[in-house]
Amino acid sequence: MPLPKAELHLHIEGTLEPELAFELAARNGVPLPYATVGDLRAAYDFKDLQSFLDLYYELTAVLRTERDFEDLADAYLARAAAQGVRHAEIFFDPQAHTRRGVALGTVVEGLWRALGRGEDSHGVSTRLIMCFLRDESAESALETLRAAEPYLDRIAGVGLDSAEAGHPPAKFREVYEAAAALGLRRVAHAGEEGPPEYIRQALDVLGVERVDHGLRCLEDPELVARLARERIPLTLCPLSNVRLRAVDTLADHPLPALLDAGLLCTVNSDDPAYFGGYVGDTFDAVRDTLGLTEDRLRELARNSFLAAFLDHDEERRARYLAEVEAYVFP
Ligand SMILES: Nc1ncnc2[nH]cnc12
Ligand SMILES: [Zn+2]
Repeated sequence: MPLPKAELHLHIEGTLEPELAFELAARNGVPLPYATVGDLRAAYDFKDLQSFLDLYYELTAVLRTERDFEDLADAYLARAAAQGVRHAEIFFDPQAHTRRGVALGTVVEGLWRALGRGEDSHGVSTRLIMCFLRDESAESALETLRAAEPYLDRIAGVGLDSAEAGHPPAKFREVYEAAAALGLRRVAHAGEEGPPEYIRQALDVLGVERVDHGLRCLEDPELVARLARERIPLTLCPLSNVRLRAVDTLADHPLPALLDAGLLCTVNSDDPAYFGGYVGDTFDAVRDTLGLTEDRLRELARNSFLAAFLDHDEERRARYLAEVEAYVFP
């Protein structure tokens, strides 16, 4: 039995496995510029965040109907459950779909059909987080938030993702204020490729409760001390950092240093179909390569539930935390 954990940094579009991409392309009559699954996999050789995003957005073309989004989420839940995920807070990118003519309602309803039965079918509780694309305009983000109002009973929070450099969090002050006024939780990618200043802006201008990635905080000792003092969770994604070349190798990943600095670190898969592993694989990789002890692994699992947006159901959080404490490593 795998260690129970929550996954807090997972882009549902990033769970599109090549096999499912081909299946959906055939079902929807969407041409793909790859002859075989093998050819597509061969394209998964990224030099940075942008080179990955180009392929990630290209492949969204196969997602067209509610059923496509349902199948995508269902496949993720099955894989996540098998790796010990008990709770998942799932990002989606509305603008990646609306800008190519797929309605927001199609995306949300489709995902919800799978997530709504996630507990019954897979034993995984879920929350949905809608991300704004930071390389689109602030106006487009605001329009997206307005368009989402009919679906807010299904959306727990907002996030910020896509190409980071040159798109500081402060660009999205207004939409985050509007999201807060609607009672939405707030997170943002910051410090993946962008500087520590972007992490500060995410905290101080956007009011985020968790920082997605946050890796580059290490360049700013004062910021590290603040993150530790304020118990601000970081949703780290070590396999992603290797594949997008934020670190040279997994052995160079600063996860141990961040834990030693007293930060509330969590470990997540980001875009598992592209980066070589789901969250259980990620735990295994950091254990094997970074030499994390059982105590450290248990701490990461505990942190994942502490950092989860489960305030509406503290009983559930307590149950999950008890599972972590009772877990016996094989
Ligand atoms: N790692 C990542 N960083 C920014 N935007 C993303 N969208 C999907 N994965 C992402
Ligand atoms: Zn991400």
